[in-house]
Amino acid sequence: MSEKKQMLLGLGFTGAYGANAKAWKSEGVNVTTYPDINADIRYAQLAEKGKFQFIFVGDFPGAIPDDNREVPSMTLEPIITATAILQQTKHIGVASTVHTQWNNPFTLARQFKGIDLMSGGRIAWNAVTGSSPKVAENFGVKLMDSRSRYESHYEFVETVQHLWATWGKDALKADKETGVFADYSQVKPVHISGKHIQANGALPIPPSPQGQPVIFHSGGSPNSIAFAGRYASAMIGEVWTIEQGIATRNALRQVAIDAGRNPDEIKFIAGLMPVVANSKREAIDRHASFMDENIVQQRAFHIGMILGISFTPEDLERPIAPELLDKVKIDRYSDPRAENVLKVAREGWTLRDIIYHSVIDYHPATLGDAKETADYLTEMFESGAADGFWILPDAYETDLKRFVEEVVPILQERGVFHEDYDGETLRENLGVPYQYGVDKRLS
Ligand SMILES: Cc1cc2nc3c(=O)[nH]c(=O)nc-3n(C[C@H](O)[C@H](O)[C@H](O)COP(=O)(O)O)c2cc1C
Repeated sequence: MSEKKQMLLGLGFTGAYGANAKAWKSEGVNVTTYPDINADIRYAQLAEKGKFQFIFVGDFPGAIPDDNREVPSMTLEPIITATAILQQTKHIGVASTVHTQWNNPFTLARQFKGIDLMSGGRIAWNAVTGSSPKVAENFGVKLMDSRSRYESHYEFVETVQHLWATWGKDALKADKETGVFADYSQVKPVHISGKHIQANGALPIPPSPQGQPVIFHSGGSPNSIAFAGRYASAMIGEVWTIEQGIATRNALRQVAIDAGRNPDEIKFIAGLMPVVANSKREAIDRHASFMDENIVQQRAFHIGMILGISFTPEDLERPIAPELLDKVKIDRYSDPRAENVLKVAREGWTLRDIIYHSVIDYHPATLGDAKETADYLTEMFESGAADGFWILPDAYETDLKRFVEEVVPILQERGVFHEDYDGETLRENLGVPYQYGVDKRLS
């Protein structure tokens, strides 16, 4: 194990064929794999080959795209996906999203604890409230206001953690000689009577090798940071600059300190959409093949808004005049992507190519050879802007392979990413402590 601090890597499972909604049309992708769990297993095994610590399975259940050229996002179902993957892998962990607003703590606690045992301690629960009114409708409920959402979220998560520890650490005896199967005096039912959550009962499942599942959270709002810094071991986020990453990570760490935790117990995971090719031009052209003309138009308009420039259709095919760029003012109220838009524009690309750089997207993108992506990750990590990254390849079949085969070895060579898994459990591989039950420091 290296003494040097090393980054974590996770694979974002946010689409059936890749992070890009157009991945299904891409060359090298077998279009018949929707919705085939064996394809997910294959991608997970590839990420494991690349020594990724985890897979993040996002979820907006039931959301249907507006555009009939797009595949519904997300996997079959996060718990089913995790179970199938963990049965067919040995080291990688899976962080699956389940919302607290319309699910039941007992069912969730039971499912995740069961998977944790089954996998030898490799599951995490990505605990989010659920913030989409459309998703709420699928469950026949109305979205709560933000304050109630988080109030009930805290109660839900604490109830789950209590349930995870109702079966005492040494309760299981299974002793044929004494005839004692279990010491039921060590099984302590929970009695929770919260404002939103009530629970009376016990979950008779012993600890897994990591004690209990890891808690993740995905988000970036002040509410998200306040929750994750207190309860989570990792926060899946989105940041566009080193400064934004440092500020988010520090805020998260400060919440952890205020709660009496060691700040190293919470890992900030930033997103990246890497496009690895033999050259920058090739990467730009590849990424462009995933972008319809209507997206190009929308993004041209968006870039115009950010820079305060109004573009004509002809402007798409020429660079933005340097005198116009010199007049652009960026301040703390600007879109966080503004700095990168300006940086790429100053390199002299046409407006179309600026758009193909994905300067306006869900996450930053790196386009070029493997070193370009490795440099970005190394710089972000070494500046303290993230503890790790969740990687969003356009198409899993092709782009993930290049990342694993070309970027990972560079990071390992530099000593900023591990050569192999250090531990057996997800907690060990994330570098967060064993936990069983609620964290005593938080009560
Ligand atoms: C990077 C990132 C990933 C997210 N993933 C999910 C997800 O998979 N499912 C979901 O329902 N919400 C997801 N969210 C939404 C957040 O959990 C959160 O609800 C949202 O950012 C709104 O903030 P609020 O809850 O404070 O209103 C994600 C947010 C971010 C920034």
